[in-house]
Amino acid sequence: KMKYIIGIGGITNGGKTTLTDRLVKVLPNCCVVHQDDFFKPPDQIEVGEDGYKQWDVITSLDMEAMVNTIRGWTENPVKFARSHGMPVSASSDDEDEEGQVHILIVEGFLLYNHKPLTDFFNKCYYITIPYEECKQRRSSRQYTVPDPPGLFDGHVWPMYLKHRNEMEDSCLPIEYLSGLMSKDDIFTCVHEDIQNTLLNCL
Ligand SMILES: Nc1ncnc2c1ncn2[C@@H]1O[C@H](COP(=O)(O)OP(=O)(O)O)[C@@H](O)[C@H]1O
Ligand SMILES: NC(=O)c1ccc[n+]([C@@H]2O[C@H](COP(=O)(O)O)[C@@H](O)[C@H]2O)c1
Repeated sequence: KMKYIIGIGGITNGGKTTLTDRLVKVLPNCCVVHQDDFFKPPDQIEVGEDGYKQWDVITSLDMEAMVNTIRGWTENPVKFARSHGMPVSASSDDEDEEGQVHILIVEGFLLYNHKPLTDFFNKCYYITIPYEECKQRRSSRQYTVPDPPGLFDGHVWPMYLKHRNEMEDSCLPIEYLSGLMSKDDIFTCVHEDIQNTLLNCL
């Protein structure tokens, strides 16, 4: 059984979820893990000297739980899909099935700054958009905890730059995508890339 784990990382509001939702619909036996589901509750988020809750740091996430969830998928993708209400093809019911591809997409804004997580990835994508576009898109987004005024310039953007620099220093093989391309173009580009890679592996 072949297993393939794809990271869809990138800047906040770059279009990670939009791309992931489309890929999940067309890729065979494909499950997804969203990093957003692993944010700690608001009362456990540290408050910085600037007075802002420090959401955009790795310690605001339960990374151990996220890693365990992904490990659960690697141990039994079919069981994982069933328990998460995701469709699996009929033939994959046979646990000994050979030549069957199982895909996991991991989507999130801080995927490539945590070694235990990066070790899982067979392929790393990273979506970026410029400052102005990011600030614009973020201003119309509603999170479970709404952004207080000034959070973007005071915390979100500086943390993005810091993590991006750390990621670049780590020398992971990352495929950069411009989030300024149309939703269709981003999807087509990544879908074709994944299909080519899978064909070469089979
Ligand atoms: N390629 C794109 N071009 C223009 N707007 C986009 C594009 N992709 C996503 N968006 C919009 O940007 C916002 C954030 O998209 P989303 O996929 O939720 O980003 P992320 O998961 O990276 O935070 C949404 O309003 C979405 O419709
Ligand atoms: N999901 C939540 O509980 C929550 C709460 C506060 C902020 N956020 C924001 O979510 C962002 C990451 O998610 P996106 O990549 O989808 O924008 C971070 O920049 C963080 O500031 C999320």
